[in-house]
Amino acid sequence: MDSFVRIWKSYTTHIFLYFKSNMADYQGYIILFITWLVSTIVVRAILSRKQNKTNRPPSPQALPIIGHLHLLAPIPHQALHKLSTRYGPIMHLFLGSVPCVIASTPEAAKEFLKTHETSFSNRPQSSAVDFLTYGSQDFSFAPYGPYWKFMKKICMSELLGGHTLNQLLPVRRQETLKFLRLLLQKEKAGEAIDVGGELLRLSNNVVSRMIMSQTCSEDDSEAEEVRKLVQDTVLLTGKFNASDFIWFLRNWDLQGFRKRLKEIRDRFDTMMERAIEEHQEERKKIKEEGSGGEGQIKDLLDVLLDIHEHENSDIKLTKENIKAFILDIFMAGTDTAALTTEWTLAELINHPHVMERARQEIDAVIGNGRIVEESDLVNLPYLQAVVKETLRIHPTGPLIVRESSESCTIWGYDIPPKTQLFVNVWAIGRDPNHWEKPLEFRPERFLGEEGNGKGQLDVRGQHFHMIPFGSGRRGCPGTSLALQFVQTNLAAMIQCFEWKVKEGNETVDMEEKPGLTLSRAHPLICVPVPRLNPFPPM
Ligand code: HEM
Repeated sequence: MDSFVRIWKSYTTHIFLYFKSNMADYQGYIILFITWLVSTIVVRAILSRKQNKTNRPPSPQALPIIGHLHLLAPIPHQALHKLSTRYGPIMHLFLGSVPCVIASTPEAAKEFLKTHETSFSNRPQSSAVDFLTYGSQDFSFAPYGPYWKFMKKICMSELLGGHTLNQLLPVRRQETLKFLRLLLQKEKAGEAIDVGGELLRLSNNVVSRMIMSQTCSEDDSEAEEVRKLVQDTVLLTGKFNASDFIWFLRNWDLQGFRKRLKEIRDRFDTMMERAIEEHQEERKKIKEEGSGGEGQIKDLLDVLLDIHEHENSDIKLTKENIKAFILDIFMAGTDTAALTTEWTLAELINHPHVMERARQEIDAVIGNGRIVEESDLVNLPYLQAVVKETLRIHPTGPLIVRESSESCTIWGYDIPPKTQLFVNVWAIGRDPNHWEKPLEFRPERFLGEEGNGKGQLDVRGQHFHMIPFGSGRRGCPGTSLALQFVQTNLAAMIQCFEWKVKEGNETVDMEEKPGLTLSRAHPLICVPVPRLNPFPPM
């Protein structure tokens, strides 16, 4: 078999060389191309027949070249859910030439993410992410190993751990108040607001200030620039790129991705260079004054620059590592939290009795003399249940994506190394074997009032019935920040305003659109009507 593959490879190389030197001979080119394609398909079919002798999970019939790609339209997590009802909780697919395994129930997810966690602690690379992160120099896509562990430690001790989150509470509070003020202004001007757009602005400002102090949010044009960058990046990385899946297109860029990626990375690079320069100037000033910067809270960029400049650091951080890490946090942390808040408000508008109960709880605990704060959240169990119910039905990371680093056997099925894993979080939250009337929005199911054992269910990856933040060592490090952000801002929005949708519409539609994160197909446009003025005259 090996010598057969060697001969075919040399044949392929010769055809390409011939093609290169005879570009003008189109007819010859077409004949040669078809010969090459057919021979290649035959060789791959022979090889895959050999591979099929291993015990792979059930799989639908694949097409040549594209495998099962055509079955994922229009929205991959929905299409995979439908397929799993036919082929079972563990399925095998080929996306183009890439082998994949799909886990669609809590039991299957636990097998991959807990029992076989060590084999599935890597993430697959894509050409877009590789390019944007300066050749995969980031954290979210770094293979599990010493570099990832080092960055995870920094992430938890300097950005997303309890101590830093407490220190940065005033930043989040200021941004929430700024957001509420903006809602009031819009209402006074008689303007409707795009709820998702404004929430994205808010989450972006919070994350920018945590990472780089004021740098990105000081003036509106800079904040706008970061927001646009995050949006463009999420959009482009969520698009299907044929060269990631169709092996003979690997080095071709038929969809013109590279140009757009380069434009985004150049914009990001300019912004980061400017931020680094400003930070370095400030650090120099502090050194010269000899004040040591006492009393100042370091932002993440300062911490990363400390490590970059430290001669004896365990791991040497390059400037590219720093930039790529910051891009990761923007990408993972801003869109997801804003979208979750938007989906929750949409559900509340469609379920007025739930909105009323949440509001009564807030009024009873906080009264109408002040605005709800993060420290009130422990006393708002119904509000917490409302957010959990949203994360169950609308998980903003609908598919957890990992890759196997070694071969393993799960439920008797052979999973080879370099197999992509998709855990369908969206399907798990709607599994009728675990959730009574799964499509109904009923926060009460999390209050222990129904005797269903879901009262104590937490969302941090211990209970596989609901894993909106993933699970295990590669689970989401931003869970605490995300929950604080969503719950506090949602509570303030329903404490201070009634939410009216366009005249004539009592409800809002809940259609999804395709993408890396779970977005609404139609923006949520509302008029906020004040019910409590959060800024009474002094
Ligand atoms: C509601 C909001 C959020 C949701 C639903 C969410 C969900 C997720 C999910 C499903 C994963 C993959 C987990 C896995 O593979 O097991 C993840 C990873 C990650 N999230 Fe979040 N996330 C949210 C907010 C945040 C925030 C606010 C940040 C930071 C500011 C953040 C930073 C990250 C990072 C850095 C990773 C990659 C971790 C790694 O590869 O080790 N996320 N998130």
